[in-house]
Amino acid sequence: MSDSATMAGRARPVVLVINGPNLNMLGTRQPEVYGHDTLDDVERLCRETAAPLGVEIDFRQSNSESEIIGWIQSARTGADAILINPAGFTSTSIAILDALLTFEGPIFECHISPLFRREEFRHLSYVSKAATAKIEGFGISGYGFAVARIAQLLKQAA
Ligand SMILES: O=C1C[C@@](O)(C(=O)O)C[C@@H](O)[C@@H]1O
Repeated sequence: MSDSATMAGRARPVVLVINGPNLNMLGTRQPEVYGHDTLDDVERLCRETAAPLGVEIDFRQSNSESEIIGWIQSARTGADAILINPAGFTSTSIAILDALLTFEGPIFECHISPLFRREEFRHLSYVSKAATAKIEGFGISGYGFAVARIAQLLKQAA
C-alpha cells in the first residue's frame, strides 16, 4: 500500500465513494433503468456494508467534473481506496482518468445499469483504464459488493 494509505495515521481505512452527475436524481430519474432506490439508500448500503468490516465511508456526489477531479486529487492523502460511479463522465472525461491515474490505492468503477446492453456510446469507459475492478448491472447492490471487496483488499495489504 502507498504512503496515502491507512499507515497515514488513520484509525480505520477510508473509502472515498464518488457519485457523478445526475446520481442525485436517483429514485426519480428513469426508474425503469436505475430503479427506485435513492442516493441516500446507496449511502446507507455503503455505510452498513463498511461498518462491520472496519472501514470508513466518505460519500459524495457532484454534477461538476472539476469538483470530482479535486476530490480525487485530495484522496491521494485523504483516502485508501476510491469507489466511483462516474455516470455521464464515464465516456467523456480523460481529465477524470488522469486524476485517477495519480491515485495509488484500489479504484473500483461501479455502474447501476448494465452498460454492456445499453447504447453503444455508453460502452466506452475512460475510467476503466485506471480501475482495479469494475461492477455493473447489479443495481445499487453493486456498491455493496464493491465496498466489501475493497475492505478485503485493504485488509490484505495492511
Ligand atoms: O448516469 C449514468 C449512470 C450510470 O453510470 C449507471 O450507474 O448505470 C450509467 C451511465 O451511462 C449514465 O450516464
